[in-house]
Amino acid sequence: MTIVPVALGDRSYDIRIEAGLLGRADEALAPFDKGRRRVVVTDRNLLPHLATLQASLGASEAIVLPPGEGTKSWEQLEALLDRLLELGVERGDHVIALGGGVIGDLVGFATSVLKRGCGFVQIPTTLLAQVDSSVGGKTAINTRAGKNLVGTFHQPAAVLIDPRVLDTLPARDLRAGYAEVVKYGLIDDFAFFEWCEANAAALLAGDPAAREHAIAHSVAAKARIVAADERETSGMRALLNLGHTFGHALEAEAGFSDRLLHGEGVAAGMALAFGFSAAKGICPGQEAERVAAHLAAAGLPNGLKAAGITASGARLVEHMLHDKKMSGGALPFLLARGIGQTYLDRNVDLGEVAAFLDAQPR
Ligand SMILES: NC(=O)c1ccc[n+]([C@@H]2O[C@H](COP(=O)([O-])OP(=O)(O)OC[C@H]3O[C@@H](n4cnc5c(N)ncnc54)[C@H](O)[C@@H]3O)[C@@H](O)[C@H]2O)c1
Ligand SMILES: O=C(O)C(=O)C[C@@H](O)[C@H](O)[C@H](O)COP(=O)(O)O
Ligand SMILES: [Zn+2]
Repeated sequence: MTIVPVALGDRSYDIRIEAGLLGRADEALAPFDKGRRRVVVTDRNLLPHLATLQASLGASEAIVLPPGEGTKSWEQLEALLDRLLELGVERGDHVIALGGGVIGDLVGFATSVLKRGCGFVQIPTTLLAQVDSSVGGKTAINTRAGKNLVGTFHQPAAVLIDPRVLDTLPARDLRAGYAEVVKYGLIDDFAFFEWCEANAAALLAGDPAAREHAIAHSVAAKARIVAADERETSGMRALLNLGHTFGHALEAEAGFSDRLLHGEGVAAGMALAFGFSAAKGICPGQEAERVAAHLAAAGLPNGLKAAGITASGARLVEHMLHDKKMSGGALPFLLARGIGQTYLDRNVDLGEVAAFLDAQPR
């Protein structure tokens, strides 16, 4: 068993990683929820894992939502809040998010506003959620204007990670989650990027040791960054947005649908961020090519063409103007001086970004 603490003063919590933990959730939750009521929220693809969890918890109510990015919506938020109110959930109760980043982001948001804030626990079931979205307290839904534009910071009371649940995850979702794993190497950890190059194939083939190392290393990296800058005010947490300004624009262009999963958009976005850095002469060209080659080897899109996006640079930049990092009319960008050397550049000319995107193969 591995425990990674997230140090946030009175909002601190532990991330517990252990094969088979889902079936022992009752024992894992008992120390801090002190017998309060538990309501599980999940999606339709997770019914077998819901059964395992419920067997451990004893009789606990469950709310089952439709799967997919479309569930991060006003309609589903309203329906979930109404249901939690009907069930009489109290502030001290724990709503358990059993699922991927979609369920985690929606349940996190709903519990942050339900009765002005009630407890929630993350039990992430995708690689993406186990290495990224279940940690750090960002919650959100998508709106007509774009990705994650309405949300809150609301930390979970605990994160329980059972790597074995990934055995049932479709290969495409596993690969998409891998994009957020390799992101930690690209941000500030060259040695981890080298580990990824050597171990991605084993990880994606389901090797338990590679899987557990990737999860533990990733959440430790995220916990360190979140503890230093919980609300993305110093520029530190913004590093976790590497590839996301491009990626969210591609996701918007794909209509937040399974045409392009979040992790796939991030993979293409990271390749574009490195490609743009290289085009500006900030990053050596071979390093940008090395990043693109690794993403392709992992079965991920590494540019507009591979992501199936044909929109013009101007149109993609239009989407970017909704980015939450916008400040004083300018958009800071995550660029890289090399692999493991990402930084926030506040002087990027959006015309240059549009021209760079127009020059990319379609
Ligand atoms: N809050 C954050 O910090 C943060 C970080 C990264 C991503 N996100 C958000 O996370 C979302 C993407 O999350 P995701 O990639 O987990 O997608 P997801 O939640 O849509 O899950 C992907 C698919 O896998 C299915 N699934 C989940 N676990 C399964 C399992 N164990 N076995 C079989 N099927 C399973 C789901 O039903 C779904 O169809 C995006 O909305 C993104 O914006 C949030
Ligand atoms: O936790 C963070 O901070 C991140 O940026 C992690 C990202 O992987 C995640 O996709 C996040 O939701 C993006 O944040 P946003 O603020 O751009 O919505
Ligand atoms: Zn992300």
